[in-house]
Amino acid sequence: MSVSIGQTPLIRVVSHSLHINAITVTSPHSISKRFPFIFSLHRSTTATPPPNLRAVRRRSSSSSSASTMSYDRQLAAAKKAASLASRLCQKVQKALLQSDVQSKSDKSPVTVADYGSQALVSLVLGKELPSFPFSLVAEEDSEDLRKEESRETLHRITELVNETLASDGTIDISPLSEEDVLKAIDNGKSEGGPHGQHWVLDPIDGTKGFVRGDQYAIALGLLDEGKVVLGVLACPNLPMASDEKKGCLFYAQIDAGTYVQSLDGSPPTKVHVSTIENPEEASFFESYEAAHSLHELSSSIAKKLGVKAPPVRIDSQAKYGALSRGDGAIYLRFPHKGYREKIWDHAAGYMVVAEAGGVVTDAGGNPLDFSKGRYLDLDTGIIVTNKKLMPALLKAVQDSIHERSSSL
Ligand SMILES: Nc1ncnc2c1ncn2[C@@H]1O[C@H](COP(=O)(O)O)[C@@H](OP(=O)(O)O)[C@H]1O
Ligand SMILES: [Mg+2]
Ligand SMILES: [Mg+2]
Ligand SMILES: [Mg+2]
Repeated sequence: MSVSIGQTPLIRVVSHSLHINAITVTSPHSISKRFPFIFSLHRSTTATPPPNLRAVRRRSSSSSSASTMSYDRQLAAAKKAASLASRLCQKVQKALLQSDVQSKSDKSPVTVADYGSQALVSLVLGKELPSFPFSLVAEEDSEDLRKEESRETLHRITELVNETLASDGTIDISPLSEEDVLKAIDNGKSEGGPHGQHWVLDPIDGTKGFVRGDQYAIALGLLDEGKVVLGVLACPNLPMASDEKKGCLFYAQIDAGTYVQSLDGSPPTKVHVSTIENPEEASFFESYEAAHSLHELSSSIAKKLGVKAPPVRIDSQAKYGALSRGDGAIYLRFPHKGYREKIWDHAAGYMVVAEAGGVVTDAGGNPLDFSKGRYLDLDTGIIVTNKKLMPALLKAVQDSIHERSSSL
């Protein structure tokens, strides 16, 4: 079966589940209610974009007196970098060849687009912010790419990066060599930490979704003295709610709200998380990949809360973006035992949701601490919702975890 809007088939039924541009749910029930971001106007208000040079509060963990500081210049550079990277990724996803997929030592798929995106973001930030100290904590490194068997891949990545820069035309970098690209990728080796400013980059979050042709995100955050102060999420396959056009750019700066605009540059719209207070009306997001999050635990939490809708499974931090504009009310993430979450999988998404009025904590109700280096130190999992629903959600999470551990 397929359902179309215009020429674009949006839904196809795949083995008893609905598959909507990467979103799989378990039963064909009230599609328009469950996917407001595709089928109807979302709950956001149009607003003027934040003025340039607006002073925002900067919270410093090392000083009790808060100073005022704007991150407008970093935000503009981050938006430009993420938009360009998403152009590169879209090109690769369209023509994704099996040879573009490599296996890193941890066996996760990594594509030419992951490397190309990281190189581009690193180069664009450096070029746009020459007077700022540069430190980047990013997922990929060049070790595998420097091997003899990766010669062709490196050539392809260098070509893609050069083509993307040339297509933009505003960044004055003469054609880059393969070594320039390797160096740009390795600029992401910073350890982050509680002092100074550090960019935090996931060049493609949701690589598995990307390879499947589904959702993914380019996620870029900025830490200042251990706190996230801005976040940009480019989600090339997520439809803009109002007109079903695909390609969203979410961005947020501390104390300045969250905005979304289309990746091709529509005026920004201010967004807010869902105001639902009754869990029966809430829907929840979780990873598409069962290996990334315990689906049975989410389902027991949802049952306890009285959530009626089945889970919306979607790859990447597009979940945080969708939540920030009220597409769903809850995001549950419970990695299998022993998995350590990385800061680049959450920094940008956290900021986008927090500035849209949402709350992000670990399963113990503690705020996420991005100051500890490349990893997050967590109690069990990550939960996200609005302020009204959080107390009931936290109780359901803790009860379910307790029941699960006593039954193991
Ligand atoms: N076993 C595991 N448990 C939890 N998360 C995992 C995991 N293996 C990989 N991941 C992380 O899950 C991210 C994708 O999240 P999601 O499931 O929300 O799409 C991956 O990001 P990358 O795709 O950037 O590697 C990866 O960092
Ligand atoms: Mg990865
Ligand atoms: Mg990731
Ligand atoms: Mg990644």
